[in-house]
Amino acid sequence: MTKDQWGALQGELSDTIGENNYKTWIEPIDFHGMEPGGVAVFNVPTNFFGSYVSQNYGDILLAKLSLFGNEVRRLKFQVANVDNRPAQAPRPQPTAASTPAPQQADVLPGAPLDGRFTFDSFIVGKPNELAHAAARRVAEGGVVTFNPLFLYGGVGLGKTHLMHAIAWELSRSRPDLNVLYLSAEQFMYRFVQALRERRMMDFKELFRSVDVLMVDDVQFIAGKDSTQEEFFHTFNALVDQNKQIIISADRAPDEIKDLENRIRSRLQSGLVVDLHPTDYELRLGILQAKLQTYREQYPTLEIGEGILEFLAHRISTNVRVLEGALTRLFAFASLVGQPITMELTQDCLADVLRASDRKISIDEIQRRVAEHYHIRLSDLIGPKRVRNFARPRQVAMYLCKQLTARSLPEIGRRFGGRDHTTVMHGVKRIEELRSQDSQIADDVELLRRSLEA
Ligand SMILES: Nc1ncnc2c1ncn2[C@@H]1O[C@H](COP(=O)(O)OP(=O)(O)OP(=O)(O)O)[C@@H](O)[C@H]1O
Repeated sequence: MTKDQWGALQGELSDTIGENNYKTWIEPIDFHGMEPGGVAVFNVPTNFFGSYVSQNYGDILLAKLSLFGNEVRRLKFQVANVDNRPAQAPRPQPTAASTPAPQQADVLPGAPLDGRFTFDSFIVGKPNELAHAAARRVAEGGVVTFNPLFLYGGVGLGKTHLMHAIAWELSRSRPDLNVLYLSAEQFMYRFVQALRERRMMDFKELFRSVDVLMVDDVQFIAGKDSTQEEFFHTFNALVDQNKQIIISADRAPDEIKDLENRIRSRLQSGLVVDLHPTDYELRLGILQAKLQTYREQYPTLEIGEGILEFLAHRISTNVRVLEGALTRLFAFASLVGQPITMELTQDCLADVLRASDRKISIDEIQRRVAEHYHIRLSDLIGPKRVRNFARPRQVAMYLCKQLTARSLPEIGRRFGGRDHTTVMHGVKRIEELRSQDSQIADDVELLRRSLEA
């Protein structure tokens, strides 16, 4: 590609991404030239600027550049000489004061990284300490000791946060590494696009040239055969080269349905760590950290004693909901110009608090199921395998899986220390029976309704 071609392309980019984005992000960058291996080099005002353009517009740029043939395979952003910089480089959004400016000069286009999701802002507690320690280890970028790192846990428990934190940390400390973060959905999208455009070689080369690959929400590729196939090959090629892979999912590898066995076993072959549901201390820690940032944003706003503790007690669904509640509370209090009292909190967050009230616990499910089948709770949980106890036990396990965010191992623990495979078997059995046995189907439905009421 030549400078003239780049000039011609700029007008088109403005149409594609909108004039404002174009003026802010594309106009200030300068095509520097080509490097061997199909690398198009651009001068950018700052490292962060390059990273932002790469993460947000890299795909579009590559697609447009491919109009000039297969010559451009990768993008490289380098900080221009001071003389070349525009007088005022725009600040990328979103950023946080503590966001480390990534130093990477050679970045592969992936999904945008959230500037707030760093290790600094990640609060560590019992439920996530192992996942955090593993993420930290990987972020050191040293010798690959476990591959892949598989992080899993329920909604909003910090999987994406940890992955972004690894990416930020690596881009700061190991700018020589090519780090690629994307969701499994984006992986599929790119794969399909490459197929359509007959650019599979480029696709393969791109993915095989990364040093660290992070794929978020891998459960998405379950049931999508050709994407799984390609993912498997990418995975193997990188592992063979001893390149680090980090995967996240909303459940453990053996709980992801419609995943090929060879992929499942590959995913299990490294370190599998579970982000447990939050406990009170972790929730309080997260709220206290958030409060610090709100104090800066709303310096005059007062918050009453015990409010954070109240929220940490009452909102135990997930961290996203917890953060959202605090955000709403501060916004509301500042709008009405009142201090945050208990009364205002209950008023402002009535819906969130009500929703949390309805949270169903394993204890409650066990109690209701035992009542329903007229058996003792100790028999429901205990070791006896007679049918009269085993079937209700399976129903209870099934309901725990459906109605709570608990993982299979945890459910197993709460049923007299049973193994998670026993729980999985029980859940499957009830799933099957529901379509064959109307009595079971009715029981399950009745119990579900009464628990959710
Ligand atoms: N330990 C933590 N410390 C600080 N913030 C946290 C922590 N855990 C989660 N969060 C925050 O909670 C929100 C949700 O986290 P995140 O998006 O990482 O969840 P997730 O596990 O990827 O969920 P999903 O399955 O919905 O994608 C984010 O704003 C994140 O910063």
